[in-house]
This record gives sequence, structure tokens and C-alpha cells, in this order.
Amino acid sequence: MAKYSNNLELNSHIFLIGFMGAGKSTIATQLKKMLPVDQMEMDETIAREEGMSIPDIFAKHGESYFRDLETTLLKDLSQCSPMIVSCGGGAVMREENTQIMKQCGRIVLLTATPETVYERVKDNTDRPILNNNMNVDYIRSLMEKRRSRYESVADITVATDGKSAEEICEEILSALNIQ
Ligand SMILES: Nc1ncnc2c1ncn2[C@@H]1O[C@H](COP(=O)(O)OP(=O)(O)O)[C@@H](O)[C@H]1O
Ligand SMILES: O=C(O)C1=C[C@@H](OP(=O)(O)O)[C@@H](O)[C@H](O)C1
Ligand SMILES: [Mg+2]
Repeated sequence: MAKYSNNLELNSHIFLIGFMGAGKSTIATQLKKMLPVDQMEMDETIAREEGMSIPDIFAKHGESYFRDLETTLLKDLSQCSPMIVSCGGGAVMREENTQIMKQCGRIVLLTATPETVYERVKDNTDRPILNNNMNVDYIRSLMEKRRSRYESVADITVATDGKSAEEICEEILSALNIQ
């Protein structure tokens, strides 16, 4: 693991994208251990700056308010030194957001099957979009709606089912030629 950390300078951000539960936050944390750069969790930053949780932001202000916060944060990020960015699963659905990401980083799509996603997120109540629809069928249908968007914006794609965080990171670094 440490083999990456001594001689590497990232020259652009690494944006982790993909459906809820694909493992973006988990993999960002693992990548941070392998690379000498900072990590940014978009949801966490937004929640901290707003002083309330993501479900509370959705409940109080609505989804489009949250989406505007994502865009503002990405604009700010584009001015920062390279880091590993764990995006919210819906961030790339907005074209403006994708343009910002493309200009200042590489986009890594993490995938997982609907069944895997369900198993990973079923006991969690932090995702307002799933809170009233926590079942495999709904996850599958929303994933299908988003799939082409995710695939078309990604520079590389890594499937995560049945893999450890370390294995996934090794695949990402290899595909990005970072070693
Ligand atoms: N490769 C993996 N194998 C098993 N569990 C995982 C894996 N990646 C993430 N998880 C688990 O799935 C849940 C959702 O992961 P998270 O990183 O929050 O996803 P995302 O940020 O994409 O929504 C967490 O409980 C996490 O521990
Ligand atoms: O897919 C989405 O629309 C969302 C994904 C969430 O992040 P994760 O993908 O990290 O769960 C969070 O940004 C918000 O609940 C909306
Ligand atoms: Mg996350």
C-alpha cells in the first residue's frame, strides 16, 4: 500500500461516482490511505456547512436546493489542490456538475448490482431518496434510469461486488496508471 505514497503527486482530482451504496465513501477513505492527498466527502461537507443532515436538508429545503449545493461545492473544489472526492450518487445527473468534474479531474465509476446495493444500504436511513423505497425493485429501476449517464461520463469503471476495498483501490490505481 505505502508503495504509492512516496513518489506520487496527483495532478488532478479523482472523482468517485456511482449509485448509492456502490462504495464511493468507503473507497475514498481507503484511497486516502494509499495516496498522499486529501479526501473530500461531498455529502459530509454539505451537511457540515448547512448544519444539518442530508435527510433534513431534503425535508426542509427540497432536493433541488441540495443539488444547487452540490454544484456550488464542485465549483469551489475545482479551485482546490488535487484530492479524492467522494460524490453523492446523484451529482453527475446534472450536466453542469459533470463539466466541472471533467475539467479538473478523472471520473471513476463504481458499480454494484441492485442486490448488493440493497444489502449494503438496507439498514441505513441517511439516504432520503431510498428511505420510502427501500427494496431491490426500486433500487434496480432507479439504477437503470441513471445507468447510461454514469457510464457516459466515466473515465474508468470498477465493479465492486464481492471485492474488498483494497482490491477495488488497486484496480482503480492500475486503471488510472497511478503506481
Ligand atoms: N466493497 C465493499 N464490500 C462490502 N461492503 C462495502 C463495500 N463498499 C462499501 N461497503 C459498505 O456498503 C455501505 C455503503 O457504502 P458507502 O461507501 O457509504 O457507499 P456510497 O458512498 O457509494 O453510498 C457501507 O456500510 C460500507 O461499509
Ligand atoms: O443518489 C443520490 O441522489 C444521493 C446519494 C447520496 O450519496 P451516496 O451516493 O453517497 O449515498 C446523497 O448525496 C443523497 O442522499 C442523494
Ligand atoms: Mg457516500
